[in-house]
Amino acid sequence: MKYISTRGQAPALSFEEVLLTGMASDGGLYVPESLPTFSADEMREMAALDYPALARRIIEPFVADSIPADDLKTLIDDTYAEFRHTAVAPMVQIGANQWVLELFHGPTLAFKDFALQLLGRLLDYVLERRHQKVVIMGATSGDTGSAAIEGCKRCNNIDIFILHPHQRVSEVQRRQMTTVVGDNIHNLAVQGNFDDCQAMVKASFADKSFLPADRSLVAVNSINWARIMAQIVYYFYAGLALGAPARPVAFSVPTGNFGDIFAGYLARNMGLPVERLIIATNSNDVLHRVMTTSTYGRQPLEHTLSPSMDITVSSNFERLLFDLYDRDGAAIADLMQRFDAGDISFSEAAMTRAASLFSSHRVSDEETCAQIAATWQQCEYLLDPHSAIGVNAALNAGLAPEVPVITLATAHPAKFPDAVAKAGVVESPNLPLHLKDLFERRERCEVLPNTLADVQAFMARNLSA
Ligand SMILES: Cc1ncc(COP(=O)(O)O)c(C=O)c1O
Ligand SMILES: N[C@@H](CCOP(=O)(O)O)C(=O)O
Repeated sequence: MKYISTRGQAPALSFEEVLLTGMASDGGLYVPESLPTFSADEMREMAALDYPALARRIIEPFVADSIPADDLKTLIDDTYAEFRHTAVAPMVQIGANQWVLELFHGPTLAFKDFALQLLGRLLDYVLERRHQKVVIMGATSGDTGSAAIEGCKRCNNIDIFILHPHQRVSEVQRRQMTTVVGDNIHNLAVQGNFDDCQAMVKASFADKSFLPADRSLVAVNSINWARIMAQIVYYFYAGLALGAPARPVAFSVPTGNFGDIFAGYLARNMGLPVERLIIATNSNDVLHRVMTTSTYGRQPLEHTLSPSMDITVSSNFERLLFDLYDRDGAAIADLMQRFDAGDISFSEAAMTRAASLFSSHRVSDEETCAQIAATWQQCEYLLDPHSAIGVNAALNAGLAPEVPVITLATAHPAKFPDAVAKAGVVESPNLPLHLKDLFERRERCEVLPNTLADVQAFMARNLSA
């Protein structure tokens, strides 16, 4: 399997090379040259597999040139054995044909664990084999950071630097990052917002001269293809459990960087019958605006009760655009260059194609709180604010009643106790046992000005020998 850039100019890479990079050298993102597909017969057989076995079946074709099947099995089995639910991604019914796919049973209580606990193991495996040390740089609005740190904390060949917006992640999220002990783990609280942090990561990939020549820079954000790959699995897992391939299903996905929902789009292209993918946004609604106005533009970032989705530049949307524009790298390079300068509009053909699968819904903070309260009252099921946005969008999608709608529950409510309290839900969410003493653990974090020079200088100063 070869991986190609969405902007058409960077060299094609193997899985191992793609894993060890971030953005392509032409500024684009890597995608598989072609996708493996599964027939209805194959999917019927896959429906009987447990989560790790299904993950092996789906991931193997993407990595076969770089990782022998036996080693992949060990890496995947070890990853999902760490989850706190034997189903790994259990589903709960919360209404007539309304389902919640719980993606928060990993060690850091968010869907990011599905990819990042595997990514850490994949990196460790490949770096040991290559006798290579790398620098990881990631931006987080709260969840990627702790999952990446957790996933990489055992890796000897890694220095990890995670940038989060100072005072703009929840206290639980911050402590999950800053209390992990390790000289190679660095938390940088940047005096800006998530977009600023993400822009610094992208700028660092474009010019790596701040690092010594022998240290590669690796991404843990969803610009890294391996993140998307691992997330495809749970779409199949949920869809097959609810009757696919015989019965099409729909997914509602709380969306920020468009990585999670893009994995659903790929699952559909690999054969899973997906009736609809619902883009659920908070008031940072750039993607909802794309779907309703055909225009993609920058807008000021708003701080909401769903801070992990406070994102206005949605990295992986470029991967979808690449397909919508018939994989024409030059057209994408031109669009993205114009996006850097201002609003861009998409062709009617591209938007018609997008609208045939995607719809969108924007959910305000008030509606988020009302949804948490309503779901609690109806079935005593406690949603976190991000998942509540997904459920609200699912209920407003206007789908035929016979289509099961699966909302991705992307985080555990205990990560966001303030939002839950605001919703007026009396029950206060408890942290799972392994995090019971989180508030007594010592924190380590560096507050830095919102400038690339300060961040890169800190990183250069703090690299291990
Ligand atoms: C809890 C939670 N829900 C939803 C999202 C949105 O996911 P994505 O960025 O892949 O669209 C994120 C992070 O971005 C998140 O942390
Ligand atoms: N919501 C994320 C933001 C980063 O997105 P990613 O999926 O590209 O890593 C977070 O919680 O950090």
